[in-house]
Amino acid sequence: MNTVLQAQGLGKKYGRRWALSDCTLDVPAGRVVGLVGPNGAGKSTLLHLAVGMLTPTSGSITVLGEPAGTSQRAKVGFVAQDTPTYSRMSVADHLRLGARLNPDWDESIATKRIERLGLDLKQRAGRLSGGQRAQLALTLGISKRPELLVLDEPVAALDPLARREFLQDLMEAVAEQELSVVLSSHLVSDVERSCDFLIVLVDSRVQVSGEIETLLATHYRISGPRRDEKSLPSAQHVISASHTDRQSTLVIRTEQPILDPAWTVSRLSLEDLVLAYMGRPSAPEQNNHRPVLEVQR
Ligand SMILES: Nc1ncnc2c1ncn2[C@@H]1O[C@H](COP(=O)(O)OP(=O)(O)OP(=O)(O)O)[C@@H](O)[C@H]1O
Repeated sequence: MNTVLQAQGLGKKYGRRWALSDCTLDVPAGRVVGLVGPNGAGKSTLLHLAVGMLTPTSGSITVLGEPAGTSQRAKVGFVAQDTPTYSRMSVADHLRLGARLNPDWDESIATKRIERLGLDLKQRAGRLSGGQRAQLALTLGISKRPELLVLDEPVAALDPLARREFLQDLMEAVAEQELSVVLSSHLVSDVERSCDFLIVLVDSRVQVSGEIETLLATHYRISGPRRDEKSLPSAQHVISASHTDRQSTLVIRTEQPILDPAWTVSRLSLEDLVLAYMGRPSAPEQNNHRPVLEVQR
């Protein structure tokens, strides 16, 4: 697998507190990757390490084959959680700054986007709405023609319509430019709409990572008479389980058909799948630096 981002035993400490610890993951190239996980999982910390805004306390992170934050910075675009713009600078000033700072800046992408969005070049960024600021930040990110675009919850503050437009614009940029994207979000519906690859991060650990289509085709909810999980065939990996006195309901991952007629089998939505993995313990005892599911295979 060609990777755009690779972390190995990566950690970041603030004072005595680890914001991210022993994180190991691979992000494949040419994908739109959705990074999801609960509050405090370490997503923002990971993304800031990836773009070189933070330096690791331990472990390593490489981006486009080089240590994060080195010479590849021009090839990485970043839209941070609070879609940072300079409030006193106009839209045109932002574009000029982008052109000055980025050797591969594409003026025609920038001006076409701003025109299409209907933004006034003379307007100060501080006077734009949250959605317009997010779109300006995305324009800056895209126009530098990055190989990797990193977006940290870029749509969190936007209304549903602005969110949809932002993600549509992102998809268009992905289709037009050869671009890998890593996007963190709490909104699984947005991830489902815009991403083709999913990584679920809990307590710094990758709980699952894979193509969304494949993940949806290999996960099931099964329910039936109460059963000990250990009695399941070895090809059926239990992701989550709940039991009543009489009934068991499990989320399992398997590539094999489920033949046992005692089970009622249904497919999972992406949200159910994410929730099943978010509810798992983060398995700190598996200190072998591989995602949990790769261990189980
Ligand atoms: N500057 C900081 N100083 C101290 N602790 C921090 C700092 N930034 C993050 N942390 C802590 O590190 C942990 C991971 O935070 P991070 O923001 O990376 O999580 P996240 O997965 O992005 O969360 P969210 O989904 O809420 O944005 C949290 O416990 C947070 O409190």
